[in-house]
Amino acid sequence: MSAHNEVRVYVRTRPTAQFAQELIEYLPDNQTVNVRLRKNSRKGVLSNQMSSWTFRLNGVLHNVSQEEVYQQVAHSVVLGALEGYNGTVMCFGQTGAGKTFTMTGATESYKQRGIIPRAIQEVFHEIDNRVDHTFSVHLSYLEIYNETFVDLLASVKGGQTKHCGTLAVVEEPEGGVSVKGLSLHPVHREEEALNLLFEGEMNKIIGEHALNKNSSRSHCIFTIHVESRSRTLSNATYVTSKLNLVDLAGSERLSKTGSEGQVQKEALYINRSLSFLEQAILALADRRREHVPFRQSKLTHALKDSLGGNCNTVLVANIYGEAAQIDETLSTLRFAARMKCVCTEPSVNKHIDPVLEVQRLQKEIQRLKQELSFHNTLANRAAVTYEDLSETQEAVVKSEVQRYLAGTLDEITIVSIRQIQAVFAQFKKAFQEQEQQLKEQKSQKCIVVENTQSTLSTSDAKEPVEEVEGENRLSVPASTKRQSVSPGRSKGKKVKESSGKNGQGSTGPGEQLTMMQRETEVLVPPSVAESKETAKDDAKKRCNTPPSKMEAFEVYKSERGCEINRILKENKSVLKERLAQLHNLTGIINSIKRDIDHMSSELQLCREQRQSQGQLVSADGEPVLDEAEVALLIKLREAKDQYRQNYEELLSTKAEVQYCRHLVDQCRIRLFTEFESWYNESFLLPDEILSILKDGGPIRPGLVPVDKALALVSNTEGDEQEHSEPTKLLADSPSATSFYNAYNRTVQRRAPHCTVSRRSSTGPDTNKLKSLAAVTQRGR
Ligand SMILES: Nc1ncnc2c1ncn2[C@@H]1O[C@H](COP(=O)(O)OP(=O)(O)OP(=O)(O)O)[C@@H](O)[C@H]1O
Repeated sequence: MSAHNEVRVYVRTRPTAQFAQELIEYLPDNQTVNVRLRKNSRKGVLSNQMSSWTFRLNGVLHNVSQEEVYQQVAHSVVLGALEGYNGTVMCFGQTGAGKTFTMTGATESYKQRGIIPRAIQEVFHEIDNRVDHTFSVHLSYLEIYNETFVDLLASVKGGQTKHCGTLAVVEEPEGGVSVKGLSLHPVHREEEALNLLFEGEMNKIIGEHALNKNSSRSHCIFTIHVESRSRTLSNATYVTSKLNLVDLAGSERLSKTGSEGQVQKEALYINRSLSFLEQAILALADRRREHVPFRQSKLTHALKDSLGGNCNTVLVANIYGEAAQIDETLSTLRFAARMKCVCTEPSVNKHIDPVLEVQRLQKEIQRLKQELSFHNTLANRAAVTYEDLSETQEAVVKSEVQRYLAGTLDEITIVSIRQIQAVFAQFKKAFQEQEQQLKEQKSQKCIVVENTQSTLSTSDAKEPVEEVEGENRLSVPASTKRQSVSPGRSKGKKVKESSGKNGQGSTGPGEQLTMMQRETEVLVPPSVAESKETAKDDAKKRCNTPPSKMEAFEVYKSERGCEINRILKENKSVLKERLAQLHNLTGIINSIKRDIDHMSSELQLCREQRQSQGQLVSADGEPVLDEAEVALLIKLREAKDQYRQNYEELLSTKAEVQYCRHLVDQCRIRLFTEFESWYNESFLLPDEILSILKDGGPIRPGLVPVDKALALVSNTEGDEQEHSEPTKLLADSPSATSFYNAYNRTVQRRAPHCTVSRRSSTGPDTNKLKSLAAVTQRGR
């Protein structure tokens, strides 16, 4: 099928003994029709002048069998539908001209069956022949009667309806149209489909008039919906198509049909909708027209994608070739000629099955990952992984970002895209937390300023402390926050102050904090001898199926990591103590502040009373205060002193809390990192790799990530191979060394368990490569 198609148009004549040969002439090319008409004959004026018209169509079907009509008109469209092209075959013409005969044929005679039953037969015949595809076929049968949609198969059980409610045309996202609420019936055999066709025929509305005893009073669209998938190709694409077989109602001259009542009303609807169809065809045929009035009638709207879409469209113009019908014949041929100018753009309706597409993409990702690993290995970046970060790695990234923001880390080393993403995520989180904190501080400051203005005199006003975020966190206004010193620098002084204040002597929290810091700094990696001993013990634990990380972590905390775990616990308990202290101080400060507020308002009251009673002034011009007022002023000053002292202590405690948090975080990261390495060493790394991590070597057992350790072994083996049997391995192409090395390493990294068994093999290197390839295949 070409990409740009003109609508194919055929003319078919209803057989008659009075065929008007003098008016209608079919040329021998079987494509040209000449029509001659005496001028003014319509007005009853006699004239010898003739008007003539020539119509060139795709074919003339005069005195031809139903089979020939099918072959010429519909055969290629039906085959196209099985390939995924939409197709439309439509019969147009005056009433009684043989449209229904062409489309459905005589339902009682097999030989006289029309296009629809023949199309059904061909569809199932082709399906049986095309064994490399699976097909599913559904049928629908729509009638448009007096501008109303009717489902001719609504009474048949087993239909599927996507939407309930009244039938209506809906525009599909891809540009096509469908009728919402129309039932679709799955069919598996020709017979099933014919049953439905005949059932629909029974439901059609038929009327009688002078020109046709069984005149269709409606437009009918019989649609075969086909879906096809390849059995041989396992790709996710499949094709669908719609084959619309349309039997239009015939145009009628009421004077000729003599219709009355209901039949007359129907004729008016029919003529109106056919005139809209003509308008749509006129617009479609005129390439300069941008707008085509499809929505003017139900018929044009329902046929939108059949007339001007991606469809193979064929029109059969049925004419009744008697002289009395020459006007209708002429107008039918004019319509046909216009229709021939309409172009469609047939294209296959390809779709992608989402489930299969996801599977295909997953395979593609896997393949790309393998390729990436090759390249990384070639570029000496074997340690880079593309898996999701583990919890420990996430924790490390978090700590790095925090240290970077605090200024204690100069750079964050970039390792992989995932790590970059994790770093950005942490920055975002930190930013959002800061923003939230600032907002809260701002709102609190506003409240505090209001309170302060009403209770304290401006000169003595001190920014108060408000409790936020539960009991363990304090928020101080931005101006005072700046005064807090970084934990590292302030710890000595603050520890002293805090121990003195709490009267805890030499074993006070200040000293505890110093001890704790010392212990953290002492956390150096264990000696090589120690590691060797513990590695031996740990090796005993190695078994075929490693325990879950949760279980292993519990064991680790009680054995190998008990020391760091103990320090972590101590740090946590000191942190808890400091938080409690902070909470206590906040309570005290807030209570003093309430007292200050209360005394300030009392003072204000005294002043107002004094002024209302007449102000007493001393010789120096100073106002004279009464006793109660003086006592209040003294108390207020004491309270403010107390406030300041506690506030300073609070700042110092807050700094300690921050420092304790920092230590707890450090211990926790250390514990996780040590555990991760211990786990790898104890359960994942094979014995031969552990033996490479020898005493005195640069690599300490227990802190080597599993992928690095495996790469290390493969390097060693690679060296051996290169020195012992280089020509054997790469006799054909010595320049492929890097490639094979990279390949080996990649396979080893992708399938570490298989690598272990491969290494114990003593077979020749070529066999090793083969077994590696097999491993890769299985991995896929
Ligand atoms: N090619 C033909 N060979 C034999 N009989 C025909 C042919 N064309 C039409 N007829 C007969 O003419 C009569 C009218 O045909 P048909 O009902 O198909 O017309 P129609 O165009 O569908 O009319 P309407 O628009 O009123 O429904 C029928 O009895 C039909 O059998």
